[in-house]
Amino acid sequence: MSLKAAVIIPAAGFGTRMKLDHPKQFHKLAGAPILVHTLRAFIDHPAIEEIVVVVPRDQLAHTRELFAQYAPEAANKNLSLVAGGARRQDSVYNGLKALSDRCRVVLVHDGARPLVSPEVINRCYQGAVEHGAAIAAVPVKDTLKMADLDGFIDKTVDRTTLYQAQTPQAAMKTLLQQAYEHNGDRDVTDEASLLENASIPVQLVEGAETNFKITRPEDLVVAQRLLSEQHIPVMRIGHGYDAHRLEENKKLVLGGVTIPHTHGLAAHSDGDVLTHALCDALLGAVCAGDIGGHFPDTDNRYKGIYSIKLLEEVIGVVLSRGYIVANADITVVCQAPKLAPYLERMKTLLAKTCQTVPENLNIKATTTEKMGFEGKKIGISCHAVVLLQKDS
Ligand SMILES: Nc1ccn([C@@H]2O[C@H](COP(=O)(O)OP(=O)(O)OP(=O)(O)O)[C@@H](O)[C@H]2O)c(=O)n1
Ligand SMILES: C[C@](O)(CO)[C@H](O)COP(=O)(O)O
Repeated sequence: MSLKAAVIIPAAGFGTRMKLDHPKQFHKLAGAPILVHTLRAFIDHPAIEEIVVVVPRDQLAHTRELFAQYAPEAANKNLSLVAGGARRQDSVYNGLKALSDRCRVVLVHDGARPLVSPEVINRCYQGAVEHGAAIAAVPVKDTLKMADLDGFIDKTVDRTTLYQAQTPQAAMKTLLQQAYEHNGDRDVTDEASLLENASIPVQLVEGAETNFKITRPEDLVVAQRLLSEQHIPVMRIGHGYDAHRLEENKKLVLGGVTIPHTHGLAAHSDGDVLTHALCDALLGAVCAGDIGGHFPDTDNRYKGIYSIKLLEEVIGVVLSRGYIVANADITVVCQAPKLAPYLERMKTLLAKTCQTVPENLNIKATTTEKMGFEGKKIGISCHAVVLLQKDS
């Protein structure tokens, strides 16, 4: 049976046991924040139609930026971000209230468990569809001791019926809502406890040892290794080159920024060689031809066009193929004017257009010591190299 399923990802905790200076779910491991790895596991899952991520209120804008940068494919899923509460159960409740009416099955999965596999997600989803509620769990594997307050063993506990609860914890939405109402304000640490308190049966399904919750500093080491093995990115490189002739009494635009000068660049568009070289490098990296092919100079729609608009379309092609910009290195060859005062503004604008952060872009300017057409101020040229990446 296929029912509409949603996942709530609580990620509004402080991570006090992790002892970092920021919440652990935003800590970067294997090239992306932990929360992004967790999100990707659900974006990629065919049963999940809706995703609600719960983060601290003061991290909402930052999280939106992170998702745009590291998981642009999330835009194609029904994704919303909501503010969390004081306890995990409050955060999950805020997520529950944000779900659409279409959702019938809810999975709740800790933002701090990035190593969840599709098989574990499937088992929880199927368990909830068949039995009303199901959670991932693993049998306790060590001998269990009960100790007195002085740290001496009181007795050995029979572990044959003992399990460690993991997430996802899945339930029919109506049952989880009912369990919340029944529970009132009592403290619980997971959804299964809520359901148990309301006498709603919960099936245990097989979790995985690798589906651990990143909780203490030592967990980061293991998670880093496992995530790196799982996410060997596919990298693609592209190179772009462009050159335009300088003409008197024209506006000079480079990297989308207007630069005061006696001359500007002659072209069908605004003549922004820097943005054109970047566009060509991006198109080259995904084997999608060049800007001449995409925006022919015989087409009047592109007459005098601000080239940042072209870059917006080009980056759309790149993102639609699942790639993001890992980094770009751009060299403008220009005798005059001096470009140094404008490079930061160019970087900020280009990074925003490329849906990445300025730290991933490097723009440098060089003269040619008065040699060649650039040195003689006949024209300006630009080289760009980009590296794109996507998860394998
Ligand atoms: N008020 C809270 C507390 C926790 N969580 C989330 O619930 C998951 C499991 O909680 P835990 O790992 O215990 O996270 P923290 O509360 O952040 O850690 P600690 O207990 O060490 O502070 C995490 O993804 C965490 O961000 C939440 O959404 N809202
Ligand atoms: C939901 C949970 O991850 C199941 O193991 C856990 O209960 C939440 O974490 P906490 O550290 O116990 O609050």
